[in-house]
Amino acid sequence: MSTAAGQISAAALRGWQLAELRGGQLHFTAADGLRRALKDGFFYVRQPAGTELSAGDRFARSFYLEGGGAGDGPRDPYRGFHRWTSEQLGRHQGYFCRDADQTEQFFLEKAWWDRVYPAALVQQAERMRDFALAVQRAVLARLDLPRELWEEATGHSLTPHGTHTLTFNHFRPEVAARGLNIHKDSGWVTVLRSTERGLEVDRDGDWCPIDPIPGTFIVNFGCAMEILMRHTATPVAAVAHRVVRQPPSGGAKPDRFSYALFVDSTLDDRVCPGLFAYEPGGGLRLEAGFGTFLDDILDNTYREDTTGLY
Ligand SMILES: O=C(O)CCC(=O)C(=O)O
Ligand SMILES: [Fe+2]
Repeated sequence: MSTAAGQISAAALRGWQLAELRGGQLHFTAADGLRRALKDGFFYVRQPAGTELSAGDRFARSFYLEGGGAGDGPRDPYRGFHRWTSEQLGRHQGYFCRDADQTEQFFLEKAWWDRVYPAALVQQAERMRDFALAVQRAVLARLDLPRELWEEATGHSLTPHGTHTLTFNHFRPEVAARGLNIHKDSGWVTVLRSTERGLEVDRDGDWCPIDPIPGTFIVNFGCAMEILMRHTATPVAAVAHRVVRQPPSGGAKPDRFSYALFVDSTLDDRVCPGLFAYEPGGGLRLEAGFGTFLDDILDNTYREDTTGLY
């Protein structure tokens, strides 16, 4: 566990990697931390100084509850978000209640944040987005990818054209189902906030629990990063992960929640045609159309009998 001084013990890390972002660079606690994180497909990162998570945590605990509108008594601006649908907001946006998983979710891309999220949450979302992009740049700087290719290679994800989504998960313990199906995140990096156990990652066929460490986020690498770097001297694994079923506690403890800032490529095919693989010496080769790729991963994640892998 971490101490008041912010020390995180080797025991808490259990062999996984921990980094801090300082001056735009990632400093890992282990000498070969980056190399190992690229292989693991994720790492813990210290939250930047002054990180304020109360708006996000409050939203995660209440977005699905009644009480956010007329007729429900006093309006709570953090409730009632089950009324936002993808018909109003567009594909993969808004509230989703899954059948085959315990999760109910709220997905929202940055273009909507101002109009939908409470102001304090917009501010937190923007900070998490800026942090995620800074982490992504710091990782790219250490990969076998020429800097002049970054923008095109990463589907303009580092620019305002990128798709930047803040997604919330509420795990309903009364639903007899897996927590969240096996999947890889689709894009570049994910910055994940969770406070409860339940996340597991696939390590050579074994499922390993990844417990939250106070004061840190978990950074996952996604499919886009894995595909881009697979032929280079610095391959990056997209980590396959899942959340195990959360048992009912009879009200003894709050339901598990998590939320994450996902960095994906632009969805505008006039700006970027899709996902590339980088061939050192040869340049970028188009591997897949981005829109269909994202659709497939998401569809397969939330179906009963498939996994969100590719
Ligand atoms: O709840 C968690 O710990 C993980 C959530 C996750 O993997 C996701 O939202 O993509
Ligand atoms: Fe995920």
